Amino acid sequence: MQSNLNPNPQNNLDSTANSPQKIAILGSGAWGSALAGLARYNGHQVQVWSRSNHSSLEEIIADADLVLSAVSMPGVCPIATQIKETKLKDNIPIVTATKGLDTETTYTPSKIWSNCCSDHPIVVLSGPNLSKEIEQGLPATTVVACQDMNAAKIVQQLLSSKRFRVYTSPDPLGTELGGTLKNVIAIAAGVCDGLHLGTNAKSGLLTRALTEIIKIGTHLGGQAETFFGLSGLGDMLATCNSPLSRNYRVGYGLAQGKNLQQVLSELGSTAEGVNTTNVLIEIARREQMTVPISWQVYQLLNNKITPQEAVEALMERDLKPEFLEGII
Ligand SMILES: NC(=O)c1ccc[n+]([C@@H]2O[C@H](COP(=O)([O-])OP(=O)(O)OC[C@H]3O[C@@H](n4cnc5c(N)ncnc54)[C@H](O)[C@@H]3O)[C@@H](O)[C@H]2O)c1
Ligand SMILES: O=P(O)(O)OC[C@H](O)CO
Repeated sequence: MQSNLNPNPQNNLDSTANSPQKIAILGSGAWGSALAGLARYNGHQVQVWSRSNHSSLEEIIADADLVLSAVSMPGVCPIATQIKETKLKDNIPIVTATKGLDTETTYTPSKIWSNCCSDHPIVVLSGPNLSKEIEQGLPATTVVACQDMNAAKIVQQLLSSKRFRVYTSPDPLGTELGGTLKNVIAIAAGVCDGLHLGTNAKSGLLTRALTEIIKIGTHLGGQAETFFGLSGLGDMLATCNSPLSRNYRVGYGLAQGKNLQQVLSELGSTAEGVNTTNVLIEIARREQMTVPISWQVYQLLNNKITPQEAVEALMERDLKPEFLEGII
């Protein structure tokens, strides 16, 4: 499954490091548009597809050297299924940049893409990447992860620039789960700040949340060290500390006494953490895992408790050692 692109060109980070390629970006929302900007900055020929534009998906991907999907979770399964029936160039990498879980199957986006396009390497792109900062040209880092390291290196070379430093990883599942699960925690962090609980509380919340993410993420097959990297801790710090994060704003709004519908309609954009929380609790029930912070977020989103009651519930849990054997 070798791609024709060279994974090891000279390590030159100006925008001519790689010969221009044709890149098809699926999704013209905040993230698709920011990624299109990064690809154009590197001189690539970029075509963006969205369900509302006039070109067909087939036309846009037909001669692409790379397909990069940045649609929100509800779009992944229908689009991957459509692409399954479409002719792509042989062996080109498909990059998935969605951070969510499928409601029907509980699958991650990369699993859906792998099931539909098994002849292509599936590369996960995830990291601390608030799109508004990237649109402003501020420096950012990310991870591209694939079991086929050749494919990860190709994507690294295509997208790296002076403003976007791309690392490779051999752990696509861990990379993807870090970016997905932190959205649940970002809602909790927004609640914490919205209630003005202070820096001690926020530090405690994020540290315990990392343990919770590692517990679930490794149980589902991710590698522990991945969750300490950019796509895990790195993305959690970005998302849990920035009002640019939509998930953080959901929690902040709930803490101000707004209801979920009101918060989401004011947001007018995707907050994957809401759906991810519901799917995560389904997974936790199935796997018989305790996920205390995510459980409180679930109760809050489903209108079972108030933000204050969620805090009390977490503070009054049974006392125990910080680290239980076998978790980290
Ligand atoms: N915005 C960011 O800062 C950012 C950064 C990294 C990752 N992400 C992730 O990228 C994904 C997209 O986020 P966004 O910020 O671009 O959201 P957005 O709401 O701005 O855009 C969502 C895009 O998905 C498309 N879409 C949704 N459902 C679809 C369907 N059924 N069929 C076809 N297309 C569909 C929409 O048309 C739109 O183009 C999310 O999973 C998000 O977590 C976002
Ligand atoms: O706006 P959010 O909360 O979807 O966060 C965006 C990115 O995931 C940050 O890396």
